[in-house]
Amino acid sequence: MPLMKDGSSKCHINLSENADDLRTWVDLDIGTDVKSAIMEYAFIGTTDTSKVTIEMAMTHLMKNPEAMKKAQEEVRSVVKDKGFVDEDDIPRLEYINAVIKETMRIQPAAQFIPKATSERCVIDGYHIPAETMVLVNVWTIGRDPQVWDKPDKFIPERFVGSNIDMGGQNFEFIPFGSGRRICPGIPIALPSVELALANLLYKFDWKMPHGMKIDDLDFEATPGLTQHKKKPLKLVATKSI
Ligand code: HEM
Repeated sequence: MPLMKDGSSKCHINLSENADDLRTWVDLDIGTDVKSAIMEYAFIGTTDTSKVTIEMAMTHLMKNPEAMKKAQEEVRSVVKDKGFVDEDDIPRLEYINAVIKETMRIQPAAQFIPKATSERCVIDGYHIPAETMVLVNVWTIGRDPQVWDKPDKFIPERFVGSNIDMGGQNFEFIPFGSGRRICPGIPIALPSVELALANLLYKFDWKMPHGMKIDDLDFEATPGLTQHKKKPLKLVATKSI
């Protein structure tokens, strides 16, 4: 993302790769436009990703009524008539946790994670010089048929009772990245997404707006840092409790 300072110098911002450099830039005299762009970038990186994940999870659940039913039954039986889902309930929402993992496998909020090589290396016969930007394709990794059974199908059950987590050690599943620059927001992001989704499923039943069919829902995404739905999800909520 090239940003111009006074219409002349260029500043390449790469949130994933260079958070230290970003902090340095904030202290530099780089112009208000650039600073506000940095802050916007940081804000988007932390909120947009969570919003996209919730929207994609709801879309998958609408297209998979059995999974929707299981998730709603789980949260309603755990929370009963308390009126809201809170953080203490999360450890008991195993299926909803699996729904979120499956959503992040099949529709990671960040499709590409930029990295830079620290030294020259050879991968599958390709010579990559040092200090080259490489993009890790998280989307393709999550759909690798050599790793995942029926990779294009939304099957939250594959994560129920599974040890695979998003801590960056299971390289087949890295929606939060991996290594030194792994997302430090995981302890905030995951409970926030789980709480939001669980409350939506606990408090409401969902149907398509008048004149729309489930088949009208798709997963087409806009290009960019975060994979937004091209057509925002519109649903009708009915209060369930
Ligand atoms: C569902 C929500 C989120 C997703 C999917 C997500 C994903 C990611 C990914 C893929 C990276 C790049 C990791 C790498 O380079 O290996 C990243 C970096 C980062 N994330 Fe998140 N993130 C989310 C939420 C958050 C939240 C809530 C915060 C802060 C409260 C946050 C803070 C950051 C920061 C500061 C970095 C840069 C780390 C660095 O370069 O050292 N993220 N995130």
